[in-house]
Formats: sequence, structure tokens, C-alpha cells
Amino acid sequence: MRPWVAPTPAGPVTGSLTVPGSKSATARGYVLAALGDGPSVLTGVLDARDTRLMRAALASLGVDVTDLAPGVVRVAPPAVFTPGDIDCGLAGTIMRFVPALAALADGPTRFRGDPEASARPVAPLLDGLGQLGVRVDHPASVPFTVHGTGAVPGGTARIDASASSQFVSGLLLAAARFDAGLELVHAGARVPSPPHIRMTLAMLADRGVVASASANDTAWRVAPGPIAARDETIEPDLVNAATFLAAALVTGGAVTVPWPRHTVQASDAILGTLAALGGEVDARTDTVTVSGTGTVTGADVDLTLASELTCVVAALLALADRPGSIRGVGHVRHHETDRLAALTAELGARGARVAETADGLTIAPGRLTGGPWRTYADHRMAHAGAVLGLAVAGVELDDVDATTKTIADFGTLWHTLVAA
Ligand SMILES: O=C(O)C1=C[C@@H](OP(=O)(O)O)[C@@H](O)[C@H](O)C1
Ligand SMILES: C=C(OP(=O)(O)O)C(=O)O
Repeated sequence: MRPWVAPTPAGPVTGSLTVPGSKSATARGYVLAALGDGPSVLTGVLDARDTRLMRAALASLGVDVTDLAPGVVRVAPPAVFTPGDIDCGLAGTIMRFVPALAALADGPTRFRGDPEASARPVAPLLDGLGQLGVRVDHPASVPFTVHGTGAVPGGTARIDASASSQFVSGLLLAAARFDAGLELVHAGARVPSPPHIRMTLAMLADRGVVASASANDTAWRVAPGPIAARDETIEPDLVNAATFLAAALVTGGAVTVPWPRHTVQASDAILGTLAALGGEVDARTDTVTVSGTGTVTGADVDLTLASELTCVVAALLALADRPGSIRGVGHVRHHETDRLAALTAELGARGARVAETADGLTIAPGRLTGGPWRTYADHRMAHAGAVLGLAVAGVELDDVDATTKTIADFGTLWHTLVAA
């Protein structure tokens, strides 16, 4: 594959764009619609690799997924799930959200994925399913097989969810369909990405499911019962939006994106982070505009609530006027790649001074030069390379197609905004 040279604009990047639908809300929307008590219509769904694989996974379990118009999909659950064959790709939302649903099918469902998928943890989730009465073969990593029997007894499970909040979400999403519901207890270090668990609980509540979290967010309960079918409009993906907003920060421009007034995404954390790095945030009723001065301010950035921003924020800090750091994100070592190692290697190779800490990175600007940028099959490493390229000519991404994981046409959107 020929490298993709990140565009370096001659002046401030100014413009507006609509970012495709939220990966996290689309994945939950599909899974909950598949588990619903009737057909649901989802509008504004993300159409990218992760969500295409999700559709294929659900279809393989007997769910009818029909396009009504671009971005509008009707999801009709079957009377009984059929055993399937699931390609997870590199999607955490598939390897961790679909097993509990497959456990409701009558027969074995095999989960496989990209070579990189086997490095991503799934054992705590599959161990939890085991405690709830489900047999799983090879539960250490992808590939594994879930042996459904048509019903899941449910009850109490105790797992260590410190490596990913998706273990919790994956059990909560299907738990109303377990015979005894679910009482889930976390035992271990802090559970990451609490806003994503809140999104799960909010979307369950929207469908009439009685679900709750303990005061300290270490235990959750879901009452058994139906999951109501529900038509829903999916919000734009605010994490992906942050990559485009970063272009304003680096170049001293202004970028506007649609922004929902009420959101289940970790949006405040994202906007607060861009402000901490020197951006000015103008939040209107339905949009947000971020403008920059052209100087990124180095800062100590706590990404505990928005760890998906790690790669883009690391690129911004490499371009900053003073040293900075990122903390609260130790678990991103388990994301699409070990993001702390990947960022240390790639930003380091381009001239920044980067060191890993226990839960993040320290980043000091250096003399930055263009050259190769490895993406490690990780969409967000690709976004980081693109952001670095805004100010450093000749950053060459080895695999810009990694971005198709959550945006079907990132290269076109980026060129349209940056090179306009
Ligand atoms: O539930 C979700 O949709 C997600 C939860 C988070 O996972 P982790 O808790 O593993 O960080 C996030 O990083 C991921 O991109 C999406
Ligand atoms: C961690 C991420 O993805 P996944 O849903 O595959 O875990 C991400 O998109 O940053």
C-alpha cells in the first residue's frame, strides 16, 4: 500500500462538517434493537467497518437488518436467535457486546477476528458469562465459541472490569433477557470509561429496562423483563469530531460541527480537553465551534473520562508550546493496539520526547520532522498522524485505511476540511 501523506495546510483551517454517527451509540442501538420486543428503526447509524461487522454479526444470529434509506435501518429480531459465525474484526463492541446475545441462541456461535483482535482482553467478560450459566470454549481471547442453549439463567457475577468498561456494558445490554436478570459486581482496580457505562444505562432506560448502578459505580443490577423496541436517532460521533476540531487548534482556524444539546457521550470532557489545550469553545444550541490561536498550550490532561482521545491529544501535545502529559489512561494499552507504546514510538521517531508513565504519557516538544508514521491497524493512531501532519510536512501514514474502522471516508473528509 502506498503511504498517505497527511496534508499540511498553508493557513488556518476554517470550515464546518458533519461527522458520521456515534460508533458507541450505533453498536448499542443495533444490539438493543436485536434484543427488542419488536422491530426498531435506527436513523443516523454509523456506516463504517465496526458497525458493518455488527450488522453482519446480528444477521448471522438471525436478526433481519434492512436499509430503508442512507443511514436509516430497520432491525427486526427473530423469534429465536440462530447460532452464528461472527467476524469481530478489531471491534471491541462486537467481541464484548455480542457474546451475551449469542448465549441466547440455541447452539454454538464462533467468534473470530483480525490477528490483532486476539491481543484484546475478553476473559473477564466470558468468565462472567460462565458464572451466569453459559459455556464458553477457549475463553482467554478471540477466537472463542459461545455455546448457547436458548436461554441464560443469569443471576450474580463478579468480574474484574479494570481492563475495559465494555465487559460491564456487554453484560448489562442483554441482561434483561436473562431468566434471573443480573447482579454484576466489579472487583479490581478502577473501571475505565465510566461515561460509556452511563450511555449503556441510559439506552436501557429508554427501552423500559430497570437497570441501576451502585453509588460508587462498582456494581450494577438489571431486572429481568422485555426490552422495548424503540425508534432512535443516533448522535454524531463526538470522539471522531474531536479530531476535526483539533485542526482548528493547531492551525489557528475555526471548525464547526453539529453537537447535540443533550448527549449520552462524554462530550463535556472532550470540549474541556480542547479548551485546556488553548482552544476557544463556542457551544451553541446544536453546534460547537472550536477556534485556536495557532499555539497549542501544553498542559497536564486528565483523560480518565475520555480515553479514546489519547492519540489525538498526544499529537497535540507534541505540537505544543511547552511540555505536557496525559493521565488516567493506562488501560489504552488494551485498545486496538498498545496505544501508549505506539505513540511513544511514532511521536519519538518524529522528534518529540515521549515517555510512558504507569497511566499515561509525558510529552515534550522537540524538533519535529516528516517521515513514516505507523498506524498499527488503529484508526486513532491514524488520526494522530493526520493531526501531526497539520504542522509537520511529510508525515506519511502506512495505512490510512485503518480509519475505516469508525469513519468510512476519513481521507476525503480530512482533505475537504484541511485542504479547502
Ligand atoms: O462501550 C463503548 O462503546 C466503548 C467503551 C470504551 O472502551 P474501554 O472501556 O475499553 O476504554 C471506549 O474506549 C471504546 O472506544 C468504546
Ligand atoms: C477503543 C476503541 O475501540 P473499541 O470499540 O474497538 O474498543 C476506540 O474506538 O478508541
